[in-house]
Amino acid sequence: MSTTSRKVLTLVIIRKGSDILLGMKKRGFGAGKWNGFGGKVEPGETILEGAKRELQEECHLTSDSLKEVGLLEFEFKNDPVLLETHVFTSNQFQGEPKETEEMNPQWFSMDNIPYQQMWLDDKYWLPLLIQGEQFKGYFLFEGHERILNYDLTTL
Ligand SMILES: Cc1cc(-c2ccco2)c2oc(N)nc2c1
Repeated sequence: MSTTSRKVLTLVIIRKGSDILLGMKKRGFGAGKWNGFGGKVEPGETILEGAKRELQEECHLTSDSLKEVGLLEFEFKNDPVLLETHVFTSNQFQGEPKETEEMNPQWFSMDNIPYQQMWLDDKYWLPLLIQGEQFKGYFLFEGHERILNYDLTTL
């Protein structure tokens, strides 16, 4: 019987008209991939507070209108930790995206999203976010470059 523990993560996708803001992860988990901004939720902060904090820390943007639009559960084969990832989005923000030690931010047109340099799950749920849907998904990875199975529903 595998004892699965959960780690709560956040993921923030900022939009501006027909563009979305992604960051190139420069080190650590997911390095070399474009992704939204996010990371671990710290003890004593809400998930929303954690999302806001990571956005500020990783690209110096502030948003007071982050809306949770998705819940993604990620597992890796033979790894007992389930990553419970809360996905937020907003098109209201203050500041200019700035490169940090963690992330190099860049605006992408929605019809030119670099899926080949992103986590393999993104091509399934990011189009739903862009269409304004809410979604819940589960992805079982084997390593970082293979999805063994997944399910994804719109809510
Ligand atoms: C396994 C996994 C983890 C993450 C993640 C979220 C926050 C930090 O890492 C992902 O982000 C995306 N887009 N796919 C992901 C798959």
